[in-house]
Amino acid sequence: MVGIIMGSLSDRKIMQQAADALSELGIAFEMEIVSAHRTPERMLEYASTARSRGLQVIIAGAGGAAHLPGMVASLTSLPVIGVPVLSSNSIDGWDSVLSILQMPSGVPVATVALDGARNAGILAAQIIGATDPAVGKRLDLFKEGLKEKVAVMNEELRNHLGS
Ligand SMILES: Nc1c(C(=O)O)ncn1[C@@H]1O[C@H](COP(=O)(O)O)[C@@H](O)[C@H]1O
Repeated sequence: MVGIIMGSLSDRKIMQQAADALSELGIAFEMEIVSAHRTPERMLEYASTARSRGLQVIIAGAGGAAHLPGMVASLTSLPVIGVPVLSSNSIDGWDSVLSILQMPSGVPVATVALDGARNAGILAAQIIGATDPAVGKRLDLFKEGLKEKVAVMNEELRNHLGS
């Protein structure tokens, strides 16, 4: 249902967080290494067959000169979420962010924060949940969980201030 791709195995630790979020929300995904620079033919094949293979959203993570998300977005009309990765060849992360963020008009990539793969997974679920009531319900429960966590934090803060 969701395709997670990344430019290198070195992105895996970050991109796993997107997979974990999708697993928590009960959404199927596939994970693969595809690089615009190193495997351009593979990228073309992946993006141009994504819809016919049943994918609904693509999450693409890359670092440095991060052209993968934008190039994939140019090849498919599926929504693409870009994850800028702070990689070993990245100067300070801004290169990855700006490579993904500053897309030309007509070819959007929904860019999350630097290393923000978890949010990419949640956003992919929200895109699917817009039309899938079962996923929407799981997301509502997830949001309730966030509120409960803040309530617990406030409880801890009060205990700390009181002691
Ligand atoms: N930005 C891209 C693309 C691409 O955009 O096609 N392919 C690989 N990379 C990135 O290069 C970084 C270093 O990769 P290596 O660790 O393999 O040298 C990774 O963060 C990868 O996403």
